[in-house]
Parts: sequence; C-alpha cells; structure tokens
Amino acid sequence: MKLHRNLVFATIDSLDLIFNENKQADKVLKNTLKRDKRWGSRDRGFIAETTYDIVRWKRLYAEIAEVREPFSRPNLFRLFTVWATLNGIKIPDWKQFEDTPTRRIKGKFDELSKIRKYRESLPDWLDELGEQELGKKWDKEIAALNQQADVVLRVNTLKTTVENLQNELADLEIETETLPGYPYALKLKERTNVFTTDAFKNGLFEVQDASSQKVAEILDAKPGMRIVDACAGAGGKSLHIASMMENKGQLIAMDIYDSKLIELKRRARRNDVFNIETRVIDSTKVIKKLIEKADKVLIDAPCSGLGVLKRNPDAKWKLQPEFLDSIRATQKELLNSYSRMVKPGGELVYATCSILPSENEMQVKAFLAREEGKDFSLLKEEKILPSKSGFDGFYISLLQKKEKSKKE
Ligand SMILES: C[S@@+](CC[C@H](N)C(=O)[O-])C[C@H]1O[C@@H](n2cnc3c(N)ncnc32)[C@H](O)[C@@H]1O
Repeated sequence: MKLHRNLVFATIDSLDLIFNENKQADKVLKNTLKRDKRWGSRDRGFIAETTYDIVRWKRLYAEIAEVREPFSRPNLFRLFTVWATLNGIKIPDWKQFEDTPTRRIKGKFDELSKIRKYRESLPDWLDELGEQELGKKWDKEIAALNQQADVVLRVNTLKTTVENLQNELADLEIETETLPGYPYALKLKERTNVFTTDAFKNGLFEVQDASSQKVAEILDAKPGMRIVDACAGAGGKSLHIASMMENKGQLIAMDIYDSKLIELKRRARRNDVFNIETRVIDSTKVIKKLIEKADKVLIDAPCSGLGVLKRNPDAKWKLQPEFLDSIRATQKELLNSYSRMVKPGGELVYATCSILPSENEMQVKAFLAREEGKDFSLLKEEKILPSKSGFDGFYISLLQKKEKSKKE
C-alpha cells in the first residue's frame, strides 16, 4: 500500500482533535471526511479505519513510540509510524518519517504484547475492573472487543423483505449475507458506505448491530399492544419494535433529551413508521401518568458501553470509574421507577450494551430482591458475549409482572 500525503495528514488532524481536544471520534471523522469531495470510498475508508485503529491501540502504540499525552504533531506522526510498521506498510521518505526504527518497533511490540493492558491497550483501572468482574473471561472478551465491527443492517419489514433488499443491494454491487438466528439482519461482506444508497434514503433498512436486534425480539412486540421504550434515544430499537408491531398499537418513545427524540421522529418518517409518540421525560409526571398502563416496557439503559468498544474504541479513553458508579445508580433508579409503567401480567425488558455483571445481572437480581421489584419474576436472561457471538456485547433480561390477585 502506498501512503498518500493528504490522507495521512487528514488522519493526523483527526487524531489531534480526538486525543488532544477530547472530541468524539465519530463526530471528528464525519467532519474530516467532508473535507475533500475528490476522495473516493477507498480514501475515506483509509482515513476512518486508520484513525479508529490508532485510537483503539493508543496505549500500546504510545508505549512503543515512547511518547506521552498531550501528543505533539511529531508524536502523532510517531504513533502513525508504529501503526504503519506493524501493518507492514512501507514508510515514505517524507521529513515527518525520518529515521523510523522499524526493528525496534517490532521488538517492543513483541515484548509489550506479553502484558494484557498493553497488548489490549487499556487504562490500568479498566483492565483491573474487567478482570475483577469477568475473571478469566476478560482476556477473550477484550480481545474480541478490539476487533473491527462488522456492518450489519436491519431490514425494515414495513417496506421490504430481506430477500428483496439483498437483491437491491447486490444490483449496486453491495454483497450481503443473512445471519442464522437473526431474522431481520443482513451483514455486509465488505465494509462500504451504505448511507448514500437510495435503499437507505427510502427507509428500507437501518444500520443496527446483530446483538442489538435481539432486544426487540426478546421484547416480542406484537401489533395492537401499548409499548413504552423508556430510554429510546434516537430510536434504533423503537424503529425495530414499531416494524414488529406492523404500525398497529401505540409505541411511546421517551428520553430525557428532546434532541434525540427529534432525530427519532426524522428516522421514523424515513421508515414509514406511524405509531410512535415521543415524550420527553422532563418531570416525574410523565412516568406517573403511565403507571400500570403498558403491556411491555423496554429499559435500554444508559451504561458504560463496554460491549460496543468495537465501534466506539475511544470509549476506552473517555470512560472514568466515577462515571461507572453514577451510571449504576441511574440504572437502579430506572428499574425502580420505570418498571411501575408495566401493567399487571405485562413484561419488562432491561437491556444494556455492557458486559459487566454489575450493570447487568446484578442490577436485575438486586431489583428483584427490593420492594420495587417484588411483583416481578425473571423469565429469560441473555448475556451476549462478543467472543461468542462475533457481534456487540449485550445483556437482555425479560421480566414479568404478576397478575393482580382477585382480592386486590
Ligand atoms: C443505550 S442508550 C439508548 C439507545 C436507544 N434505545 C437505541 O436503540 O438507539 C440510553 C439512552 O438513555 C437515555 N437516558 C439517560 N438517562 C435517562 C433517564 N433518566 N431516563 C430516560 N432516558 C435516559 C440517554 O439519553 C440515551 O439515549
């Protein structure tokens, strides 16, 4: 592979913003990729994938390059040099790459790869937490989470079928495969930008990881029900639930951020989804009005996001232990409060995109043991591990609220 100056510089600029100005990687890349209209999909792919790779392996590469944060521009080039050398790419004779110590880089890589926090490129506290919570499993899971994510589509069955979409994309030379056990999913055989296709613009699919598609399935949404998606965000799962409801019944999508619900409505229009009503949670009244009114409630809880490191590698550097403590407290509150919206005999799904037991099964176990959870029982629990599934890490539990006894 020959390195092109403007693509390498665009990568360095992106890394500068992500590492030194604490900007979010996906937002930075979105902007960088707008910079030059002449860039083709390979050029864009190079910038995005190289940036994500260097973000993913920041600690390992910095250790090999012997550089410390904040990274000066020459040091960002040193990180890039490590990336290129380890990927077998010939270093050009530009002044930024003078005196590259290729053999030393490979030697240090071999030496540091013996220690997990360097090999998997993790802050000390996160490596310790992973081992504390997952024991021996942590090795395999963090290795899987450091792999690049596949691109998976969820077919919008309100507008097309899996087969028709697969054919339509094949006509554009976008090859996909179905995934056994994921009835609405198509996986891209090769990473490409699908957002520019008419099929996307016409709402025939959304990009949604295969594990995430399990949530609506376990919720088992049916036409005619009243369902509350209590942490709906921009609606990835709401749209799936609505398509399973065939646009019949009522789906109430809530979040504390109006901006996210506005985006949800925009996506719903593209998807031809008509049965979603959005409500901003700006006071406890919003929840109180719905007490015991929903057939099903989904709490897709805010979490550490440790299960989705494949697609958000910068979370390794942005997460803080204090945030984890506060998010666990929020999860506990949401279980206590939002479970009240489930009607007797109805169901609650609690899900996270984390693999930490303290955000998952331990939260549910503690809820069931509290006064607020005494009427619920656990029907099903899926701990989706990235090493086994090949997709994101998720936790999904299905709980049922008991029917009211005749006397009550
Ligand atoms: C895991 S994300 C949801 C993703 C979304 N369900 C999807 O499928 O695209 C969690 C969401 O919870 C929201 N949130 C945070 N605190 C909340 C609260 N107290 N009540 C409701 N939603 C909250 C966040 O704004 C965020 O959108």
